[in-house]
Amino acid sequence: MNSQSFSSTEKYEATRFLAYRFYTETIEVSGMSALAFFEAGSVRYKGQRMFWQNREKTFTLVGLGHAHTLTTGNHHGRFEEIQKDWQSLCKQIVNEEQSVQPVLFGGFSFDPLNKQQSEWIRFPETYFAVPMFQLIIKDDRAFVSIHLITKEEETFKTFDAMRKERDTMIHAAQVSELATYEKPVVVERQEMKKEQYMQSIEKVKAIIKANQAEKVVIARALKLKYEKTLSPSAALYQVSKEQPESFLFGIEAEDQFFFGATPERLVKVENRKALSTCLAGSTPRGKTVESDAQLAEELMRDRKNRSEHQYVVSMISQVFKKHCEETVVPKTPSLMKIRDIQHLYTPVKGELRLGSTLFDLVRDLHPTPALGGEPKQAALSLIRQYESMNRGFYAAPIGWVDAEGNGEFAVAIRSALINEKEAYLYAGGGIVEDSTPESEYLETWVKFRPMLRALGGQLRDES
Ligand SMILES: C=C(O[C@@H]1C=C(C(=O)O)C=C[C@H]1O)C(=O)O
Ligand SMILES: [Mg+2]
Repeated sequence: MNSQSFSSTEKYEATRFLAYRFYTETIEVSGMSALAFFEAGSVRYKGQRMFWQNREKTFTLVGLGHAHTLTTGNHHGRFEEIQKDWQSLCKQIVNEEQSVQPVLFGGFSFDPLNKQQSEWIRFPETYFAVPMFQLIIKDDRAFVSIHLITKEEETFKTFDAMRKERDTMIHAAQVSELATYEKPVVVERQEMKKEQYMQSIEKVKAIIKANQAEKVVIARALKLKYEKTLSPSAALYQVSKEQPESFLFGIEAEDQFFFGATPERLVKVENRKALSTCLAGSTPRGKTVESDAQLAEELMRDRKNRSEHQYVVSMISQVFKKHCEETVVPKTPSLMKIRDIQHLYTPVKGELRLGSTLFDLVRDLHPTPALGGEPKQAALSLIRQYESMNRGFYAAPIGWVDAEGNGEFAVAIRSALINEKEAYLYAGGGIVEDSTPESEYLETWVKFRPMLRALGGQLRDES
């Protein structure tokens, strides 16, 4: 492309990282616990760590330190901006012949137009970082990479110091006994604005009945208080033990830590194959095999849950048809059964069209009607108006992308924000014409369970 074909902002984007050099170096290491590596970074890199494990447990990523952070100035075009910045940064990679590639990890807030003051004080509306030290465990092989992104010419000394530090952290992760953690003791539990939440469901239902929207997802928060500051490693340890069938993620922003165990994939791209998950419609697990099957059967036949689900399938299918060839969508949903809950589930697949990217899919999919509603813009403004909180990164896209544009984003539900001696837990549900506040309220309790269990705040009658 010659320079005349750039608009002025594009010209800026294209040259933005020209002065930088992006050095990478990867070594293969013998097996180690990802959590132990995360913990090994707690002294020097607290506040700049990240953790990711896919649902299938075939890909684990830990990042310690920030080699470079990317944020966006303005929410218009924030997805494009991150994509362009990442592409131009990758053009500066000096030594490309590496066994694993550097990744960019992070996420986008749910709704940058929600201006309510909130607990999300450390999280900007877009927050991505290239880790300084990156552990990737893939197909049972572990690789540690060093990333240095700098304008300095003299990098030899820095790199040497980083190698020493890498070896120290690898050593610590390999030889230290695997830590076990006690569950933290909750001293207070507070349901945030419960009455407003119940009322907002009635209001939204009335709006749906008046045909001004079809589906709107309404959420609420729980706040837990502790005597001691909560530990991110302990929180990740609990979810990794207790939520085997979910994406596990954690991201530090200074002294705040957002983490979760979500079953919901927003989108994955691997070698131009794209995959998304329609997940909406819920019922608890039964206490016996029979009651579990009974609940599943009822869920499959339930008109209200099927309609909640169908909005998601239609929207995701449309977005896929725009960006993919050969989109495949099963005609009827199946079930996704996880520890506490069962959902209606429809996987959507396609082949990315030439010119379309992972970030195009993230931008057009987020939020799907599983977390936003239908129509999208109307639902977003109703959420802004009636939901009495700011979701921050709850229900937002969190994930990673590599230098070739492969990557995966999950929908950050079943999640909590740790803020020193407090934790905020979030859960919501899809409101359609025949929803009731009481049953939605109960559904949120089921969705809180994974985080309640991890953070030691379960209810009396729950395991
Ligand atoms: C909103 C949440 O979950 C979403 C809402 C669902 C529903 O209403 O049935 C099901 C799965 C998720 O897409 C949440 O977990 O907080
Ligand atoms: Mg629901």
